[in-house]
Amino acid sequence: MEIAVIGGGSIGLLFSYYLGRKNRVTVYTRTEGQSEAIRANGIHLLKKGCDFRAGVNAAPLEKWTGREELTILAVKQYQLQSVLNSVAERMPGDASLMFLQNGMGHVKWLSELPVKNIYIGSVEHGAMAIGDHSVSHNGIGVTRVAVYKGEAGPIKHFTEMELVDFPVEMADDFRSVLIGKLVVNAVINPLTAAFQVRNGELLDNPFFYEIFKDLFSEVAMALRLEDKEKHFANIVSVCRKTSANSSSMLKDIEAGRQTEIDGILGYILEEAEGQNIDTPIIRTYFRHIKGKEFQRGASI
Ligand SMILES: NC(=O)C1=CN([C@@H]2O[C@H](COP(=O)(O)OP(=O)(O)OC[C@H]3O[C@@H](n4cnc5c(N)ncnc54)[C@H](OP(=O)(O)O)[C@@H]3O)[C@@H](O)[C@H]2O)C=CC1
Ligand SMILES: CC(C)(CO)C(=O)C(=O)O
Repeated sequence: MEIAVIGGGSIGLLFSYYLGRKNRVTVYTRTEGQSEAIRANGIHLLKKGCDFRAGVNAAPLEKWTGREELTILAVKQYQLQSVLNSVAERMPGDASLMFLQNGMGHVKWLSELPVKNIYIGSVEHGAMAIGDHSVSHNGIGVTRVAVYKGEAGPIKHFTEMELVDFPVEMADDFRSVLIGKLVVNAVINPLTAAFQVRNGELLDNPFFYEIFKDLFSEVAMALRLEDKEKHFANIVSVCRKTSANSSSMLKDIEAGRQTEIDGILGYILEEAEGQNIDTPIIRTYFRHIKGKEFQRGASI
């Protein structure tokens, strides 16, 4: 299968490495320099002390034409609009796009995209890009994919690939895929970024764990979660599996970049306000992260 991956960051390189083992993958990067490095070296995956390599193609985003059978968008949520704007004129009507972003903020834009197939994916791996063409696979998790619009055909292949350490599951309902992941990110990401700890420490430090539970209770109330125990067990399991990982929000804060807080706690705050539910813990951590972005001069 021919697959395009837009964005050569942590998740873009991780997906390109695994998919590149059984497919023809092209990574579309922001710079020609990164494309050259990927073409010359392939993608190196660092896992459990070993260094694995997969050969893939790469080109700057200006070269994307949408001719691949599937295009995976692996940029941050706040980078999506500008990527979509820059490829809008080249977007073939029969394109198949898969969105892997955390949070829910981008979902409202998808219905307006004039393409045949749109898929939503939620990623529970922990990954960190190291330089232009290497990525460290810090936590192995499941990728869940669901149809947002169109046919399931182009992503069926995904679930059938059976790549070691890269499990993919097909889900029926994209909303439950996104909500499941939103709940995970709403608890793990802001707390790890606020306390500046790796994911596992939220469970191992009994004081942080109390806050973890309190924040989850408010998130569950604001989103009116039906199966609270199942969601809670899932957050704990993701936290455990990615215990050595620094969450993407912590990495953003450390690098002085904008975070995805608006599409995560910002979205949940709006949901709560719409129902007149007071959520002081969510509000506090939302402001805490916005304050950190402000302090470090990230664009807000
Ligand atoms: N990292 C993780 O462990 C996890 C991440 N996620 C989610 O996956 C998504 C991607 O995150 P992640 O990979 O960590 O983010 P990164 O910041 O590591 O990667 C984003 C990549 O997109 C590239 N990019 C941005 N704008 C453009 C553009 N206009 N043209 C081409 N490339 C562009 C960036 O390039 P440049 O650096 O040159 O700007 C960067 O390489 C996020 O929504 C995140 O929440 C989900 C689960 C785990
Ligand atoms: C799964 C988890 C929590 C891994 O760190 C993540 O999605 C993130 O960091 O954004």
